[in-house]
Amino acid sequence: MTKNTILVVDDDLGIQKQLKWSFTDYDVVFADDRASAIAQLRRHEPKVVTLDLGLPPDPANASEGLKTLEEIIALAPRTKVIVVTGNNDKENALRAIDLGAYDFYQKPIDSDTIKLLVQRALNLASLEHENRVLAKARPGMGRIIGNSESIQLVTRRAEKIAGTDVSTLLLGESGTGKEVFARSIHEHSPRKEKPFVAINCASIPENLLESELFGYEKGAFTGANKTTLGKIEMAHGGTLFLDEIGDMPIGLQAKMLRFLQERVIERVGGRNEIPVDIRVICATHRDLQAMVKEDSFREDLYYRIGEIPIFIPPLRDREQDVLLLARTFLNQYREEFNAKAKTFSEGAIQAMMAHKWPGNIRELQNKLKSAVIMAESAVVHAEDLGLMAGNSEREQETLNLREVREQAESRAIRKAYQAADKNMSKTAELLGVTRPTLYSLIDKYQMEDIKTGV
Ligand SMILES: Nc1ncnc2c1ncn2[C@@H]1O[C@H](COP(=O)(O)OP(=O)(O)OP(=O)(O)O)[C@@H](O)[C@H]1O
Repeated sequence: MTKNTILVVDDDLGIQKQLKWSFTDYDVVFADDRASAIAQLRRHEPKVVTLDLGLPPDPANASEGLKTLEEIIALAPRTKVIVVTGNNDKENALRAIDLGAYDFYQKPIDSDTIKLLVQRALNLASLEHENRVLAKARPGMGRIIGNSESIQLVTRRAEKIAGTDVSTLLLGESGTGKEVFARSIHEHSPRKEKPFVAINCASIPENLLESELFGYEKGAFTGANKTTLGKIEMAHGGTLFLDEIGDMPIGLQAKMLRFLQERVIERVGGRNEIPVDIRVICATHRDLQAMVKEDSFREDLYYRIGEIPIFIPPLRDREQDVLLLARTFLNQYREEFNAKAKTFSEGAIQAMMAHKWPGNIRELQNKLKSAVIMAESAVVHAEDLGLMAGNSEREQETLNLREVREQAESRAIRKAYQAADKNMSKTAELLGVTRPTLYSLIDKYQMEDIKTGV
């Protein structure tokens, strides 16, 4: 495997040496002023740069460093730049974040901590890169952000059925992205130039749902002043997305089934059979099989709509997707609200990874939106997100070596646990420790989710 290249911009030879020894896992290239930094950037295109803000000709002042940062961001905006500032120079650190730096680090340099920061930045850079490559390869599915194995499997499944007309049933908890998937399937299908019409069966009163779906003729009922098309007809040629199909009243289920079998509709109060050509995608967070058993959902309709079911995984089962999505939403809301928030503290990242996200992506969006609007500085902390930073989680500024090590340990455990598919023996093996040691570490760091096997 080729090593990642990182660029260290620092005019202190001692520090260059120290970092060279710290970053043995990477190809390290150096620069000692603005011009050489830019030359190295062009030549090596590093994903991560560490940049000392105190550069010649005026090393006591951060201005040359900030200028260098601006040039790097203008030339290669995706580069993750970690700025290194003088002790207690928080003001310039925040200015740098404001200009687009990924993170900051205050001197004196501690090898373990900076290694962690670089590792995290590289990890994020490759997650983002992978996601861009995947999105490019699947134009219609591009709106689905996520690299995790579980979401990729589902995306491939969706992609395969997109070109066909089979009825698809999207299953998954609320906020997992069922509607996003439905739209992506439509956009990836031969029907993409035709309408995509969505209707939520749970949000329309029972007595109105029929005319919403099938339309009505003038005079069909009091108030029916003119003939009106229903959603089914509006979707002609395209795709109809029936969200919360489990909430469709049983009487209407019969009429829906008839339409799906015969592909003709009759408007309410109408006598003519009108042929309609649509593809139907349904979604629900309910357990339709259980509803079939207790007779609240028709079995024949269940089989008709669910020729191919797709289960969208909850966010907590999507590995590091939460970080990728969080970054995307942070950037999006920052622009939308012209806000200050630019990056996450270490504590915020740990807290997001540990949180179970019962409301899934929608919950993540809500938490981020309020954090971005409320944030007073460029760095979003766990508390801004309404999440508690746990005992093993600390905020950015801590340089305490013991805490840094503990944090690295807990992160490695989480990574190994995911890589080992939640198998404890394999996790222990990957980490090079015995099972009892692993259990005691899990206890020490209070990793409840791993303890209970969630
Ligand atoms: N993979 C994704 N990438 C980016 N944004 C996403 C993704 N999946 C979902 N979202 C966003 O998350 C929010 C919830 O998605 P969506 O409405 O599709 O979920 P849902 O499962 O249909 O929810 P519900 O069952 O509550 O209707 C939306 O704002 C959507 O834009």
